[in-house]
Amino acid sequence: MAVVGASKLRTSGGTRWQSRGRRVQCHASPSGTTAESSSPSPSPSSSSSSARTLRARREEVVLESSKGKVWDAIVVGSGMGGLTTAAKMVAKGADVLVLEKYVIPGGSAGYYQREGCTFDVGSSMMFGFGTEGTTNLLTRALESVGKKMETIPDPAQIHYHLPSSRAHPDGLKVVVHRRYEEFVDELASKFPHEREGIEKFYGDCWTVFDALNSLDLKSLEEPLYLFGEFFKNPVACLQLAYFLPQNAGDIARKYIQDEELLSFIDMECYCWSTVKAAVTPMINAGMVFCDRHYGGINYPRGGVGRIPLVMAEGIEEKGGKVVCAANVSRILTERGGGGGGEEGSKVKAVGVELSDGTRLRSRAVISNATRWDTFKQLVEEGDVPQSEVDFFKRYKKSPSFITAHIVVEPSVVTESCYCHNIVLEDWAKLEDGRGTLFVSIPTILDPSLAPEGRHIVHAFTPDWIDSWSGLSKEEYAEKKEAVAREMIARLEEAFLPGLSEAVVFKEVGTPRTHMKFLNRQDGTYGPIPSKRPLGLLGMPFNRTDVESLYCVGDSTFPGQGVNAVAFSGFACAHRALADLDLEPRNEVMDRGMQGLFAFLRGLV
Ligand SMILES: NC(=O)c1ccc[n+]([C@@H]2O[C@H](COP(=O)([O-])OP(=O)(O)OC[C@H]3O[C@@H](n4cnc5c(N)ncnc54)[C@H](O)[C@@H]3O)[C@@H](O)[C@H]2O)c1
Ligand SMILES: CC(C)=CCC/C(C)=C/C=C/C(C)=C/C=C/C(C)=C/C=C/C=C(C)/C=C/C=C(C)/C=C/C=C(\C)CCC=C(C)C
Repeated sequence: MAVVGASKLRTSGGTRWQSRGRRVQCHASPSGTTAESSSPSPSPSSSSSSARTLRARREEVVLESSKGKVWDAIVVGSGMGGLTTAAKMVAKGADVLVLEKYVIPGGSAGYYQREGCTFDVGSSMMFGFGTEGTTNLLTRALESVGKKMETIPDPAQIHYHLPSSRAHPDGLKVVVHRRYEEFVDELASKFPHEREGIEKFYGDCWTVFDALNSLDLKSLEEPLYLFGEFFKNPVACLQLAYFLPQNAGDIARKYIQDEELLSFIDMECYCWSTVKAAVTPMINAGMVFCDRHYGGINYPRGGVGRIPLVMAEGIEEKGGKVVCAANVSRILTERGGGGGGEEGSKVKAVGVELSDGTRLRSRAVISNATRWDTFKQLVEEGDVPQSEVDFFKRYKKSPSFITAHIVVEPSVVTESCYCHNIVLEDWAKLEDGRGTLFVSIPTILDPSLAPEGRHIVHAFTPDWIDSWSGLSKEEYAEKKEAVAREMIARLEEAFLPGLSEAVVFKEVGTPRTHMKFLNRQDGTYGPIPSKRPLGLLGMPFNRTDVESLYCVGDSTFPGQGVNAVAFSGFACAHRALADLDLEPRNEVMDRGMQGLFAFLRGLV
């Protein structure tokens, strides 16, 4: 894997990455092996030596292609969706090339360094890192390429600091403890008249989770697997089929009457789905509301950004290639891929073109870019299938985020602080731009992220790109400053008194920053339904109507979230491997299944 600011070292222990003049982090993994990886500063201003490393790496790939190499699969983008796909595919012997536009892998799960601190670009809240069951998808994806990471258990998922009401004059404060019973007791102590409703709603979430956690999670659009799972575990499959078209809000309203508690459930959903409970698929709610207690929230030692680094290392050790600073400008297609007759005019993806004009060929192309970037940028307009036009009607872009990475003196973070916090002062503003404030203090879990005597406070709040467009340089800088001041003031009021005095460094990112560095149109966090959806029924799986072109990541089933995109990676790898004849398949059943799914999506 090539990254700017890093050079490859051969050591007796294998290959490791060392950043130029920066510390190399070395972590003992629980397995007793030593996983070493660097934390290079992902600054696009590369030195000539790192630029040389990148050029050499790319030239190696280009040379192979010029000799007629056809990869089994080219993955466009190295977010957690793309990397998980690549990891599962190389583990089955496929020849996979991952091309990443940015200078390090990871996308939203990336990192950057300043002032001796390692900052998570996105959220620091990691699901899917447990040790048991089948839903610990990050653990399992790493395992498939022979990797294991040390993680730090978080005693709670979130500390909510919510609006005051007559019943809760000092504000509704709820801690989502790691132990389920402790959380239910805490919530029921705030709403004693609703204990039964609380237990029933979260009880249904457990039904979903237990069903998911009993399946071998793979592609739902591969019929041999799907029927196999139905045969092995009919009850779990029927339970999932029952909840698949449902939303969390409808289930909550069946059991709960108290409007303040229903607002709390809205916030429970909004803070990871960016929509209220009425529009949040019940399957995803079941996954999130139970994995936090079952596997727990676990922070990877060294930062979230180490996950993609370690996974990319594993992919390469299994024979794949991960090339950074490789911007795919076009997905190459040919007509007639269907093999004559009516099918003969079908469009087929055959490779990609990089922004310097280099063409690379593959049997499958897997796009980890958002659907907006894939079908409005990378695929020629005339090749865009009707099913994608329909997707753009069913789903719209969620807002992006304003983020402030703040380094503070330690006094401000007291013993009673939790890592993850949500702040809201007025229920009516829950979904507004700059309404809900998300706060992570990852140094509570892993002090090694900052120099001794410092904490990192990462505050972020949703906002739209429009409110950051058309500003002069000065206006943009002033607006960033003003918004950061406002966030700090809210945090001081909510749970970090004295914060403004304790700031030693801060860096503010806007939707424009996210658009630029994450390469996501308008910096969007992911797709959200345009109208009330039928649960997950409208969310497309990984195959597209362009033959041999797949999508993976949060524009595919089951949507946003790091273990959601990890699932989409498991599913995408399985479907693509079957199409490449590296997993079992049945052509006739495949066709029937595609028809059924197209019909079901037509209902939404
Ligand atoms: N803590 C968390 O829960 C957490 C943290 C990070 C991410 N996430 C989730 O991950 C989801 C996003 O993951 P994802 O895998 O779908 O996508 P992603 O946006 O994270 O990664 C996509 C990658 O593709 C690259 N890319 C885009 N266009 C490209 C092109 N033309 N050429 C080469 N590379 C290109 C981008 O640079 C990016 O690295 C989000 O919904 C978010 O919920 C969650
Ligand atoms: C096909 C038919 C008709 C029937 C089949 C039935 C069947 C077998 C169905 C199976 C369904 C399956 C397998 C579904 C799988 C679903 C999965 C794996 C869903 C996973 C969802 C995970 C989610 C949504 C995770 C989200 C996590 C997020 C977004 C975390 C980020 C959090 C933040 C950004 C908040 C940060 C907060 C603070 C406070 C700082």
